[in-house]
Amino acid sequence: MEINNCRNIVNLLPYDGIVNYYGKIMFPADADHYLDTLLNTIQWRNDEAIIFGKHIITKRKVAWYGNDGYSYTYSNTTKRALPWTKELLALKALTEEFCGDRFNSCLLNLYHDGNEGMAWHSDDEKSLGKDTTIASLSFGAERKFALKHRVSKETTDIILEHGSLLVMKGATQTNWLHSLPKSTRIKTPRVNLTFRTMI
Ligand SMILES: O=C(O)CCC(=O)C(=O)O
Ligand SMILES: [Fe+2]
Repeated sequence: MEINNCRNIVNLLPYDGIVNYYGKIMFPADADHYLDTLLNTIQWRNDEAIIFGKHIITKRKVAWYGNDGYSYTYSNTTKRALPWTKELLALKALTEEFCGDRFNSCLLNLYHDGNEGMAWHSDDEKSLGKDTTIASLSFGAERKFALKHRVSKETTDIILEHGSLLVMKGATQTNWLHSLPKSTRIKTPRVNLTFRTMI
């Protein structure tokens, strides 16, 4: 199903980490099918967090899937992983084939339109371990993905296309923050899958 897996992948980061953008890794018709299926079959929930003691409910929706028994804690809330769906297993296999790493869980985000985004953060929770690899698949609206170095504040960004793969690895989570900026021009949904390895 993949279009091409022998291309030159370049590191988007100038130093202190590795972020590889593979571009579109599937045919547009397959990407359309996955967008539709994910929108309709994933158990989307509004995200909850406790930040400075305040209970926050985000507009963005999330879902957490994974191997049996995994739970995920962040911002003081714990989520139990739902069992893999057929489509998520197929996408996990495709992603693993491209990047050569194996994953045991997936955090999904649904941004209904450009009014929803994700603030600067790094995925450096203890449960992911040091120098973890995170593989990010994007479907739907093209959105900008930005990276900012913690110390030098240098930034870089890239547009994540429909059916594309981006992989963050090495020291990226230690040294760089990433975000999905809001953009009021965007009127259609985007679904993002981040495959992760919990240790
Ligand atoms: O939506 C994206 O591309 C980024 C998602 C993200 O950074 C995360 O789920 O930790
Ligand atoms: Fe992230």
